[in-house]
Amino acid sequence: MKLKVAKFGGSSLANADQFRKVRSIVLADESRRYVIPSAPGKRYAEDSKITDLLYLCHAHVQHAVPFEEVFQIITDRYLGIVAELGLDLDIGAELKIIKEKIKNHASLDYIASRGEYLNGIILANYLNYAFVDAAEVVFFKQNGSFDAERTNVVIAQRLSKYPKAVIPGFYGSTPNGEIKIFSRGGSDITGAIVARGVQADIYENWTDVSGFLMADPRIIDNPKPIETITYRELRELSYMGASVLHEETIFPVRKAGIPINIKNTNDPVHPGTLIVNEAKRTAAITGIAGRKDFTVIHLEKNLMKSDIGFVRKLLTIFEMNGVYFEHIPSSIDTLSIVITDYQIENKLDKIIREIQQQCNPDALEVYPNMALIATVGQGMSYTPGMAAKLFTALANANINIRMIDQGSSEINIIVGIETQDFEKAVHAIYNAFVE
Ligand SMILES: Nc1ncnc2c1ncn2[C@@H]1O[C@H](COP(=O)(O)OP(=O)(O)O)[C@@H](O)[C@H]1O
Ligand SMILES: N[C@@H](CC(=O)OP(=O)(O)O)C(=O)O
Repeated sequence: MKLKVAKFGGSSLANADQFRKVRSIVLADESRRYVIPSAPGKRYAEDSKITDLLYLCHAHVQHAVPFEEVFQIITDRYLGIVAELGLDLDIGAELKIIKEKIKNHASLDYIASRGEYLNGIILANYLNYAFVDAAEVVFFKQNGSFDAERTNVVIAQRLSKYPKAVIPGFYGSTPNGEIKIFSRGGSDITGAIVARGVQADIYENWTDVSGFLMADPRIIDNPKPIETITYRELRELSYMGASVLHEETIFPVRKAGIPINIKNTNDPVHPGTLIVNEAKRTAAITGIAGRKDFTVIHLEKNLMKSDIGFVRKLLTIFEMNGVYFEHIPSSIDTLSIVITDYQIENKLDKIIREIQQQCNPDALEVYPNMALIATVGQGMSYTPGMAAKLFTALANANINIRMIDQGSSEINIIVGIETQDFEKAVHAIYNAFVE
């Protein structure tokens, strides 16, 4: 029999009705033996995610502001779900313990992780599966990095004792027993880690869209779904802002050769998107994704290539200021460094001064408020005319391109444009390549 690991996102577990859909999906297939829930997400656009409310509780306590009102919203949502599902489960007792810990200044990671913890207990009870606390099977090292090998061994051992189990997403523990979370959206990573640990045949990632779409549905109306995509293409798209899957999700499953299937909890018969190691190359693009809030520092220096050590000096400045960069497109005498805005807040002036002093460029310009858009497809590099089509589409839409980066992976072309042109640019590219 096949073995499937199924992760359900916050949108799939936002209320009792969504829990009912999840139950019928899980019970419809005997092989869905390990289930990873997120915390309840938004029920409607203006609603709050439980995880956001938990962060808010922590912030209130930090600022010595009463947090009880926010915690009551959380309590009511969980009690409501349990009551509506008719479960014989005292989730109130768990909530009381958590409230006490928040009052006593529990860590942010502990507080944020409780959304998944509580949802895991409820879902396990509802499915009649065992509950395995992620703190006992997902491990971080003392320096905060994820301990992949220890986790893999323990998951294989522990879960072999349970034919069917629910393991909450998003968190694990450190060697001294403290709770630690992944970055936001990290339940996807837990699902991938469990899939690798139990050597699943497939990792199903259940969400509220019918798979990966060719563009963000909040920008393009009804974008076409992607049937098959390679891990590499997906990594480029999710890194660039296609937020369906956390960008780190693919590492554990790719290593183990386990395909990921993105599926829609609200339309379970739709095949969704299959993410695999290799796919047929076509001349079509696979998808478009982008992110806002970048700053580009553009440098010019004649005979840059013969100034041995120029790039090293430049990158050392960023390293010494604790800033990492996203891209460094370059040509013979020019080089741009792309950085996320939040990283250089309050550091930009100092960095610029140091570059002027230590690298002595002929020209230096800073472009704030930049957005990057990646057009991704395995055929990007070998199909003639792809770049021309992209640039023509942007030119026709009157969009100024500030930066171009084809990257060494050659499966995408990234353009830097002004943030205010972002949505217009996504439309222009989508219309040129897809419509
Ligand atoms: N290219 C894309 N394809 C599909 N969804 C996308 C894309 N880019 C952004 N999204 C957004 O990602 C959302 C799903 O991710 P997420 O909110 O993390 O779901 P979940 O609650 O299931 O974890 C979709 O509702 C959609 O708005
Ligand atoms: N609940 C966490 C982790 C997560 O993965 O959630 P979701 O599956 O709803 O994106 C968050 O909001 O970040």
